[in-house]
Amino acid sequence: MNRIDLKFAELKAEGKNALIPFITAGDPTLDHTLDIILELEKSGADIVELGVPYSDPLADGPIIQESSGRALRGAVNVLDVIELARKARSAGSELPFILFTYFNPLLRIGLDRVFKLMSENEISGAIIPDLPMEEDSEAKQLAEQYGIHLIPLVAPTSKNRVQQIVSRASGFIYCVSSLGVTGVRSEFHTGIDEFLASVKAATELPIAIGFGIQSREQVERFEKTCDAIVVGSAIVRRIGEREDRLNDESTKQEALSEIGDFIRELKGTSFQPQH
Ligand SMILES: O=P(O)(O)OC[C@@H](O)[C@@H](O)c1c[nH]c2ccccc12
Repeated sequence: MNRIDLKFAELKAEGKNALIPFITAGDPTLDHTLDIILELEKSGADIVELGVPYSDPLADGPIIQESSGRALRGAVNVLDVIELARKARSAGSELPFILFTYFNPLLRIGLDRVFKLMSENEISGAIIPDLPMEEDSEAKQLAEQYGIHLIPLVAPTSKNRVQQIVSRASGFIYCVSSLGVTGVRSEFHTGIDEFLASVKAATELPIAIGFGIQSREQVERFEKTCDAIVVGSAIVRRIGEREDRLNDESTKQEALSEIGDFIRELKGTSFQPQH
């Protein structure tokens, strides 16, 4: 059982869904990301996807591409993000972390070395969007060896591959809500509910949905059929909009609190009556 399994078991017992923010590590700097991680946790995030910035984020829309550009000013790499997870743990974070990275940066370091480092620094999962099931046997074997969940993505177009993908998965299944790249949307793939029902029927694992989710209303739309909701671009946009205020000590905390407010809004806890 790693932190992801424990978190889902805990939430299931409470009849709650997981909110999984995605943020780009190093946007605007690694120190800021540490502060943002702690603010996300304080505000109700259940699991956090830490994105390794990449020069060619082919699955990402403009918001995350710009975020990667900001982070790459500081030349942030996979090892920095693994170190960041360790720092967050040392700062008292209990969050399960998922390393979100394209495949090349892992190959450059060496798969065995990077999975070992992830395990040693208590990263519980990895999402590698450009590593299809047909090519993931070495990564899968290493992930299992080091107790890391290699979380697969399934899309409405995955149709007849869903059974194969979920039968070898662990952790949870990441269902993308629509085709194309990441980024806020007002509508989702037609037939998304049937797709989610088909994935749910094919696995005992929790299922998460992501792509385009930006409001409490959209979270509520999926809470009944999914165990977890992933929100990336809507959070990343808010971070980018607050870069100057995050960089100024006199306004940093206020900017962080506003990001926390958005998490509470997504969780539907922002209107808790004042005790
Ligand atoms: O940004 P969105 O539309 O909220 O979607 C989540 C997404 O950011 C995150 O899970 C992610 C970032 N980059 C990706 C590439 C492929 C799949 C998923 C992702």
